[in-house]
Amino acid sequence: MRRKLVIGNWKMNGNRAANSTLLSGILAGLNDFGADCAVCVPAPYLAQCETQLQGSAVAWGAQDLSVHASGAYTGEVAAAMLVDFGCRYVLCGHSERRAYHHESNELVAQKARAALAAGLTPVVCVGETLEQREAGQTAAVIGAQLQAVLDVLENSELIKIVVAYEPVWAIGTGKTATPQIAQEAHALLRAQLAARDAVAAASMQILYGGSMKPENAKELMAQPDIDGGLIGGAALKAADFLGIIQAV
Ligand SMILES: O=C[C@H](O)COP(=O)(O)O
Repeated sequence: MRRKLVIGNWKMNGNRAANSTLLSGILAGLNDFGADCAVCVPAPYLAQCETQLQGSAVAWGAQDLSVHASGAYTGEVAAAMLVDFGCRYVLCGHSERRAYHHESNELVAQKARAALAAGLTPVVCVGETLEQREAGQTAAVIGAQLQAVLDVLENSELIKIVVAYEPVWAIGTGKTATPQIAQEAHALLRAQLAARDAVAAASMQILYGGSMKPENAKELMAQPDIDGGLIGGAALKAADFLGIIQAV
């Protein structure tokens, strides 16, 4: 049976004081709910996570990384630097990176590669826009996004990635995908992973993201191919984040 994973993506939110309160709240309320949990925070706060979360059940990670190992790439953060601060996870190809920073499927694939090479777990994000869904392109869009990453992975690396399905129309909109819609997309993604390696696909985590909150988490996570959540807004309040983990 696959273990559930709940990752909070803080996006560009937080400050030292608020983060400290949030992390303490999560640590105080965390019980053995049967799920793994992590927070992906803005890069300047990775040191704070390392200090506050070290030795706890909460892992931490970043929201993006460079494809380069080091050098003259002003403003970029290398995978090795994330490892230096104890990161386990890094988001690759979040829809906000794809939309606002024009990250292509190929670039996202290179980022996943760079993460794996450094020993990080890339959380590869895929998802269609509302226009694409309405045009009947969901399967083709998320299939191409995932395939670009699969194309650059060695067979043995498949098992080392996490996939997150985040329909763009559900992100930060309060409009959650119905459990059926989400399950349908997750099943497609798992079938695509299985076409590469059925054994690996059966044990890989596919997370759902898009307005997940304590009230809808249980039903979403009860779907056979939904193995957890990538949480935005609801990850900024300890009670909500814990409520989602508890729903597992
Ligand atoms: O990475 C998280 C997703 O973008 C979901 O964000 P949201 O929970 O605020 O809709």
